[in-house]
Amino acid sequence: MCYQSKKRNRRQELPENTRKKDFALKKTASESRDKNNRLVFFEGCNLAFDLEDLLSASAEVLGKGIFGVTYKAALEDSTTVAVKRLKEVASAKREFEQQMEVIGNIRHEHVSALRAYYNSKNEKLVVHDYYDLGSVSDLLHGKRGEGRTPLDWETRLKIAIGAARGIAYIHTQSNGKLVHGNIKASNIFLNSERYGCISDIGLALAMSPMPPPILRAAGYRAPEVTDTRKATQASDVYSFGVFLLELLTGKSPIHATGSEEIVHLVRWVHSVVREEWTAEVFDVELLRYPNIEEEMVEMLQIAMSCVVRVPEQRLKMTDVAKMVEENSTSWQREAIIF
Ligand SMILES: Nc1ncnc2c1ncn2[C@@H]1O[C@H](COP(=O)(O)OP(=O)(O)OP(=O)(O)O)[C@@H](O)[C@H]1O
Repeated sequence: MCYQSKKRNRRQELPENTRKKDFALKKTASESRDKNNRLVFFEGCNLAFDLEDLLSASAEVLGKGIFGVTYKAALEDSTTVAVKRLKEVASAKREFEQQMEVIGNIRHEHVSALRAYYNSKNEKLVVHDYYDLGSVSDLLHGKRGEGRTPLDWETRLKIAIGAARGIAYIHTQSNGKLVHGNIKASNIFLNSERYGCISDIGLALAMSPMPPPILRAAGYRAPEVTDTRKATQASDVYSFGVFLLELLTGKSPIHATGSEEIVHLVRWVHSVVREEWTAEVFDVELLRYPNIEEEMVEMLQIAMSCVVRVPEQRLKMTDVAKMVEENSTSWQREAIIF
């Protein structure tokens, strides 16, 4: 861990149009006064800015989540990062910092690296790399209709493989006790090889409980989890199963039908496939690709084994990751043959 990486030539002049300052991340008076609070960077991260730079960067809101607001911050040295400003952290200062240390030291190709964090009484920030393709949620649900680039089967498989590997890896950390706690499509990105990459590890466990489940998150949450801080590895498996169903069906975990009825994806899939495995469940965008039905049905079965009601009956994430990979070899074989 290093407290501050050395600065590059960050004071260079920028063209007028890139210097727009929304100051969305502007510091509070107490942050200015408190000289002891510094951004904590993690080993191997070559970012070169300090808190002052970050808080005065040109920032744009990417979205508001359960635990705070995430900004895209463009620094003067042209580095772009994603900064999440956390609200209502429940853990004590030391506990929060210990959690950040565990997460910040994880380096895995399918886990988005936590680059830095900031922790003062009034302000808690976490800094990640910025993914300019957006999240898997954006890729799946954004810009439907005309002009949309469909998310092909190979990309969906690579997303599923990467996400499964990332979660399985997380579950081996902290003596096999680390839990993600908030697996969902908006927390999964594409790494440089276009495989899935998991972000926002462990935040749910550090935050205040969210008693009335917010619809967006509720669709991923295992039925036994009533308090976000009590998520387990088994509940992560459930959430991953919901995410797989989302990749297969193209539907959000909770969505409204034409008649405005709210539909829970797991229940919907159960009701459609109750009689027999039917092509009706799959995303229409996938129906154009030849010879993938068997793989899709197999993937659907893996997903259904992840979302069983009883946590003890769910698969372990390492087994899920193996199954997803074994079921995804056809395009890899084809890529080698042709
Ligand atoms: N590193 C990043 N790069 C690009 N976009 C990001 C990054 N981190 C988050 N986002 C996007 O910013 C938006 C807000 O993210 P945020 O994590 O705050 O909320 P969420 O994912 O919707 O919900 P939750 O609070 O449960 O994680 C989402 O659309 C998310 O995909």
